[in-house]
Amino acid sequence: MATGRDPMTGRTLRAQITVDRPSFVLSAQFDVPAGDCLAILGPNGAGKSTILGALAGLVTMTGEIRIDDRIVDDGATHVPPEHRRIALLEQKPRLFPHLSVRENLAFGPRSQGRSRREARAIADAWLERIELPDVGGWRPTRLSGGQQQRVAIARALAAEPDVLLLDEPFAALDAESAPTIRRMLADELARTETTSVLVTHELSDAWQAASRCLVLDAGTVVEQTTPAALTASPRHPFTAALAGYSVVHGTWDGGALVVGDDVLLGIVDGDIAPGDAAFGIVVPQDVTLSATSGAIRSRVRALSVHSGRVRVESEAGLVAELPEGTAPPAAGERAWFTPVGMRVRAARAASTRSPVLVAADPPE
Ligand SMILES: Nc1ncnc2c1ncn2[C@@H]1O[C@H](COP(=O)(O)OP(=O)(O)OP(=O)(O)O)[C@@H](O)[C@H]1O
Repeated sequence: MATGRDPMTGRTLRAQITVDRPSFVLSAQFDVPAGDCLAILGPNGAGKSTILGALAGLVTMTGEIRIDDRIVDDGATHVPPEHRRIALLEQKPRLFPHLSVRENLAFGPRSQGRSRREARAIADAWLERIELPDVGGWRPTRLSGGQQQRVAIARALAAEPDVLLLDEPFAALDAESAPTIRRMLADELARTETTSVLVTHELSDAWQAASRCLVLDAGTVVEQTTPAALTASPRHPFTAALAGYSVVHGTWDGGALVVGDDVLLGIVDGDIAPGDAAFGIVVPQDVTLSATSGAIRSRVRALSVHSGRVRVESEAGLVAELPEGTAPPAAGERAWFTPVGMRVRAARAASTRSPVLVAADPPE
C-alpha cells in the first residue's frame, strides 16, 4: 500500500501576500515549485508565522494565493481553511487525544472518502514508515513527544495535502530525537513529492529539507535564494549570523568599516558608497585575539565551545576562535579583536535581491 501521492502529482504554490496591521506590514511574493520545500527564516516577529497563517486562511490578507491554477485567495475568493487542501503542522503535535494512533493516521484518508479498510491500510503503512509499527492501538498520550511529532508528520502527509505548512516542527523536540525527525521529515517530503513551506530558525533545516530559502525581516523579504548561496554569501546580517559568521555593524567610510571609534579593514562585497550603513562578516577562525593590540577593543560577552575549540564573542559582534591550547580571556574582560579578510556589505544591499523566487540568484 502506497503511503504518498503518485509521482508527478505535486502542486505548484504561487503566493503574493500583503498583511496590513496597525503596527505591522508584511509583503512577500514567492513561488514554490511542485514537490519543493521553501524554508522561511527570519528574526522573531519578522512575520514568518503570519505568512503561514495567510496561506492557511487564518490571517486576513490581500494579494493572491494559487495552487496550480486553483485560486485559494485573491480578495474576491477566500477558500475557507478546511477546503484549501493546505495542512498546517506546528511545534506541538496536536494529535486527536480521543482517537488511537492508527485512527489519527486514518483520519485524513477517511475524510477524503477512502473506505475504512483502505484508510487502515494507509495508516498501518505509515506506522511502518515512521518505525512505530506496534503503537497503532495506543492513545497518543502514551507516546513520547518525539514519537507524537513523528505521528503528526505522518498524519499530515497521509491526508495528501496539496501544500504542507510546517511552523518550527522541531522546536519542541529534545536534542536526541530532533535529528531523527528532521531526517524523517526531509525524506518523506521528498518521497511523497509534497510541496511544503517550512518555518525554522536553523539554516541546517534549510540545507536538509529545502531547495530554496526566503529570509524575512520586519515583514520584508530580504533574501530569496538557495541554502548554498545563503551560506556562502549572506546578504543580510541575520542570515550571516545564522550561517555562523561573526557580524559587525558600522559605517563605510570609503576605505574601512567604522565601528564606534575603531576602524576595521575589509574587502568590499557589492555596491557600497561612503557614508552607507554597512556590516562586515568574517568566519571566527579568521579573527585573532590579543590582550595588547589589534583592530577593535571590546568587552568579552560570552565564551562557547565548537568542535573542541573555544570561541570568544565580543560585545562589538566579532567572534574569535582560539587556536588549540590558548587560554581565553574571562567574560567581561576587554580584549583586542582583529578580523582578517572581512567582507563588507552595504546594509541596504540586503533588500536588493530579486523578490521573485524563481529568479533567485545562483550561488556565488
Ligand atoms: N494575531 C495577531 N494580531 C496582531 N498582531 C499579530 C498577531 N500575530 C502576530 N502579530 C504581530 O505580527 C508580527 C509578526 O508576527 P509573527 O508571529 O508572524 O512573526 P514570526 O516571524 O513568526 O516570529 P517568531 O519567530 O517569534 O515566531 C509581530 O509584530 C507580531 O507581534
